[in-house]
Amino acid sequence: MEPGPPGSSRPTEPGPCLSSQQGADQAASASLQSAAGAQPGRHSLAVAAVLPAGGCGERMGVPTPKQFCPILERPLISYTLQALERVYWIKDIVVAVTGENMEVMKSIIQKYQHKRISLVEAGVTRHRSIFNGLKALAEDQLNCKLSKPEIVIVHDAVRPFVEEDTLLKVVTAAKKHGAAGAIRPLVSTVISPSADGCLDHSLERARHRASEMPQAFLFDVIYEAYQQCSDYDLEFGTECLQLALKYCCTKAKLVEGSPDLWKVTYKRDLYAVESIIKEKISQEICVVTDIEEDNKYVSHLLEEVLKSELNHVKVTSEALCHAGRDLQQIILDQCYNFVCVNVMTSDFQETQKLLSMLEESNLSILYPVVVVSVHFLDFKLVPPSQKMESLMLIREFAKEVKKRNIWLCGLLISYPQYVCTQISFFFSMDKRKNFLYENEEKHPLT
Ligand SMILES: Nc1ccn([C@@H]2O[C@H](COP(=O)(O)OP(=O)(O)OP(=O)(O)O)[C@@H](O)[C@H]2O)c(=O)n1
Ligand SMILES: O=P(O)(O)OC[C@@H](O)[C@@H](O)[C@@H](O)CO
Repeated sequence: MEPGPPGSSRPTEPGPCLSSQQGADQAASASLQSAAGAQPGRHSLAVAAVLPAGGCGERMGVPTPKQFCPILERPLISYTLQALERVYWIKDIVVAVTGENMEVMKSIIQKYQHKRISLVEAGVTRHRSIFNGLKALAEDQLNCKLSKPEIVIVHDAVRPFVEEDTLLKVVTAAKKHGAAGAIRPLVSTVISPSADGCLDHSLERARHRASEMPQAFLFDVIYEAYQQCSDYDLEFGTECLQLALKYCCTKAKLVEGSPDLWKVTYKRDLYAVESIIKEKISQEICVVTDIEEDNKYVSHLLEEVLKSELNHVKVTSEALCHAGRDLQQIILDQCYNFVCVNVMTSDFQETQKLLSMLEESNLSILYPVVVVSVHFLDFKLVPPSQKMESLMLIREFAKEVKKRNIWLCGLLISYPQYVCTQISFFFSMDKRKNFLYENEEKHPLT
């Protein structure tokens, strides 16, 4: 299976472009073409992005600059790059990082297979970092493989949840107005303190908005603004839209953004990002069985139980013996959670077959993949302790696949005929936890 490059175009969800998504991409392309005023057959807008990523994250209060802080063992900036890479009509992505972080950034690009990325040296302020990115695009530098775009997107590297439709809106608005930026309603009221530290006045919250990212500009407008920019503004400014207004008399069009556009600034924001990502990759479970298609009773039963227990989670089931297009497509569709039900075999061959498919797909490069290997045992035939020992092999096996971001655990369901069910659940990752609990009901699987 062709590994899905991390940046394949698919807004909001990770992974390669799907046939249904291609339709949306074509719609986006049509929108860009109309925004460009392009005649049929002519190319659409040339769009590039500049990502300032040269800060030290002082407010985060940790030694690692926040753009490199891990979320599910992957640096925050990689999620932002993935979000932009999914948008196929962004031709180049220029990232401004400090010299000391250049090698770290290069290793992230290599490990997560990011494409279309160019690196420039960051400046001592955010505006200077953005300016350095613009210079790289302006063909000011020798041997630079970048070309000057018509439209440039500016997006903070610490805003991972940017979606294609928001990018399309700001780019389309920038083509028409010269500049555009995402905004969000204010959560707190803005007040102005007096010199003695008391309230001077408060602003009417409903009449004001928070300026967020992404922003987009006609390249010539924002590049001219930065070239004219005073040292004071370069040093202390925080608003690119203001530079376009002040130095190029260009009034930016304001575009309502989605709630997830917020900037990661404080430590609590990292926990919020992790929760959102976990929620995104937990939307689907695939039950894979080692039995023939015609008696998939077990998997359908498990599928129904999971559907009833887990609201809003899509549950599918496939027979591993037919490890053809259907299962391949489920993997390509970015399912990250698999329950491998071993009814006919008591060893790991079938689970290993699934794991091989997952490793070939490169699915786990971007997000952890969870595989639960389920095994059944009639303990009248084989005492659980003997079976448990053989299953403990899974621990070594799991340590191996964990290196490739696949989290494997095992579930042994041992049962006599029609009496009771013991479910021994063991973790096979780096620590073994073995607990048994009795369930007096007749196990539905017997
Ligand atoms: N000299 C700088 C400062 C900031 N940034 C980038 O601008 C974005 C938004 O800035 P901010 O949230 O202020 O980041 P930091 O400056 O790192 O945060 P702090 O102010 O808490 O130090 C971040 O992606 C940051 O890496 C940059 O490229 N160059
Ligand atoms: O870097 P700071 O945290 O000071 O501010 C950055 C933000 O101001 C900026 O990302 C948006 O407000 C849009 O300009």
